[in-house]
Amino acid sequence: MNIREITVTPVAFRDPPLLNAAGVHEPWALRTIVEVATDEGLSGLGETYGDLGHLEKVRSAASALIGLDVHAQNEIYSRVSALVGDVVSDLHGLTGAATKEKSVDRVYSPFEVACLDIRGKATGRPVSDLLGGAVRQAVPYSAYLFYKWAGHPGEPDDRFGAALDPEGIVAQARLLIEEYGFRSIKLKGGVFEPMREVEAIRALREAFPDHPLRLDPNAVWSVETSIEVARALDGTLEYLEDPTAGISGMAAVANQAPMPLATNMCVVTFEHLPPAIREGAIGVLLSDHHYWGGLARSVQLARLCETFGISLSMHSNSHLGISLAAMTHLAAAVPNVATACDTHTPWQDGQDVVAPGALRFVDGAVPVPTGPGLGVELDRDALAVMHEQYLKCGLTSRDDTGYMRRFDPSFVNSRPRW
Ligand SMILES: O=C([O-])C(=O)C[C@H](O)[C@@H](O)C(=O)[O-]
Repeated sequence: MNIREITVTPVAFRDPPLLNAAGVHEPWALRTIVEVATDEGLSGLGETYGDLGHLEKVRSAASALIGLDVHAQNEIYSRVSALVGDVVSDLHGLTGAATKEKSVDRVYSPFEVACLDIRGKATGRPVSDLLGGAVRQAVPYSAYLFYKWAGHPGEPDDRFGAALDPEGIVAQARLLIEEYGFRSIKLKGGVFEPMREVEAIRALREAFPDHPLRLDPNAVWSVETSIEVARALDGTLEYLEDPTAGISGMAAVANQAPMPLATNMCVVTFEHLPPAIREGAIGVLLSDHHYWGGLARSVQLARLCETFGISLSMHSNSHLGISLAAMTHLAAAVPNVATACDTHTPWQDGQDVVAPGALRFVDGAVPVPTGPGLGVELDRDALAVMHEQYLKCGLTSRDDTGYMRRFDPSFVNSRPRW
């Protein structure tokens, strides 16, 4: 079954004023939707980042894949690699911090997901079956809390309002837990002075005594500050995520911290595993198929993590339903995803390119779709609206961050901030 046509559509959707170490989300989050059509009339969906540099690479890779068999994943990977190279480089776009990425893995991923969607449709099996079979019927996600401004000046506020202190953070958690049933909580930190964020975690612990808690400052703390925070939160956190930058920095913190450290920033390609394991830098790896080279490679990653005693969970960025479906199939098929995964879905506020109904949250978990492929269908009207938003949102080559947001580049050059 050969690839006849690939359509690559950039989209923009509203992103609320969530704060992170790099600045603030809003007004738009950008994504790229990939549709692969075959000569036998089946088509499949993939989703990836929307920053301009990436979009151009995805477009050029798409044209090089026409005519290939959807089962020929090795050949598809080689073609992408020949085009975009195997470079591991710094990526500043998502958090402002220097996260590494491997270009071929990042570009290959949406094509691999779309081909798996097609192969699932062709065989009448869900993608989780193609990855080894679901070991769970539903995938738990965590309530992803953000410090947040009130709505954009001149626009109506969303139902969450502002969250700039422990009370606001607890109120936000209550709303998310009431609506989605989440049983774990993650707070995006790195925004305020670290002890102020410790206070927010303590307030969450008091309000939700049974929910595992995580804190993620996106590597803006020094080693010393990280150890101080880790000690202050002894007994309170399930894990501390990316407190400081780099494998050696993380190892220095891990050596003193009473809880495991997690990362989606310093171990982001297979080449990073040996030094991280040698130095004992991490206890939890937050995988992400968007930059680990797709779903099958993420299953390989899970095996390696199991071998070396590293737990697995999953990272997310602002994403839509195609990615949520892919993440859910992957987490369903990986036995050692031990804790609830991250998702930005609640912050989409219902905006999506997939038809409603296929994915829902029940008690904080998404039931794994059981139909053929990913189990989601494109809503073409919604896709057209979001593409129009992309064309009008004013993106220029200077805004190559994947978010249309107030972004302070000086943060990038002034790490650690505390
Ligand atoms: O470190 C992380 O969890 C992320 O990179 C997730 C997002 O980019 C998060 O920082 C955000 O949405 O602002």
